[in-house]
Amino acid sequence: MIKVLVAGFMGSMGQKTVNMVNQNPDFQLVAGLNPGASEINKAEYNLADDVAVFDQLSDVKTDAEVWIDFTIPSVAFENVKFAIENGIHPVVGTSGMADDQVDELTKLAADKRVGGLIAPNFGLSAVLLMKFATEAAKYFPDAEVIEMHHEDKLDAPSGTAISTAKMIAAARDEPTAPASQESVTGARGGEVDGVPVHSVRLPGYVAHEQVLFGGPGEALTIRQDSFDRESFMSGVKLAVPAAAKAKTLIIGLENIL
Ligand SMILES: NC(=O)C1=CN([C@@H]2O[C@H](COP(=O)(O)OP(=O)(O)OC[C@H]3O[C@@H](n4cnc5c(N)ncnc54)[C@H](OP(=O)(O)O)[C@@H]3O)[C@@H](O)[C@H]2O)C=CC1
Ligand SMILES: O=C(O)C1=N[C@H](C(=O)O)C[C@H](O)C1
Repeated sequence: MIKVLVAGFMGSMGQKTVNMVNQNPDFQLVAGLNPGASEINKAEYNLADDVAVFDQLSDVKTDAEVWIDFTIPSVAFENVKFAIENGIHPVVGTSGMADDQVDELTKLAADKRVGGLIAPNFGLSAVLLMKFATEAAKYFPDAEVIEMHHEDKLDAPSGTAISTAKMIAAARDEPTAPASQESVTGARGGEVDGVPVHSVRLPGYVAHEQVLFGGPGEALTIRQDSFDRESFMSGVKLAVPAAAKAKTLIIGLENIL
């Protein structure tokens, strides 16, 4: 039985995670962290009476072994640092952490021998999209990423789009330099390692990504769609036992599949 804390348990992903943990006989939900947690009726958030809830990081006292984090970009680093320093193995879905923060956490995890997993995307379709895009980039160096998300998403571009662009950049030869100039700022999107990335935020969308490759007289488009946040839960379920025994910080779900 692996004891689990869910940070951000009152949010969309947090609630999916609470339900996944409750339904899994190998996991036990022992704690939750979210601003306002002490004011809630626990049953409304699918928590048993004995689950400890905390409003802020400095209040957390727990015997949890795994810390699942689906919070907001500005707090994820401090949360994960706290978890590792307290011997709790992190499973991190929260996007928006900077590269130097991930590097610092990787070093801390190795020093403390408290490993875990950070995954830009826990959905199988997105993991496969990144794999296929990396392969295609060897043959089609000219590529652009378009990601589409719900209107409440705080960060842009998405963590998945950043990872996809980095993987494409690492796998490809020199791309063709595009000739176009922007007459409207932002028209060509942002750039991650030289790969243009475009972020769409619209009601009705959940989480979607397309990679467009162009070559002489032909094009290849790879697309994935998460229509429901349930699509991330099989990845989180796999990550919990993997994180619990990890001695280093693993980046990317593909490295435990
Ligand atoms: N890796 C993956 O596969 C996926 C990653 N994500 C990422 O997960 C994150 C959460 O997404 P989502 O659930 O949709 O967002 P939500 O806004 O629905 O949930 C975020 C939750 O975190 C809470 N929160 C804010 N500050 C803190 C804090 N200091 N400590 C603990 N909890 C806090 C929020 O509370 P309040 O509302 O009171 O601020 C809210 O309940 C995002 O970064 C998103 O990009 C999402 C889907 C899949
Ligand atoms: O905010 C979301 O919803 C998602 N965030 C992650 C990201 O930034 O890539 C994963 C997925 O796209 C859903």
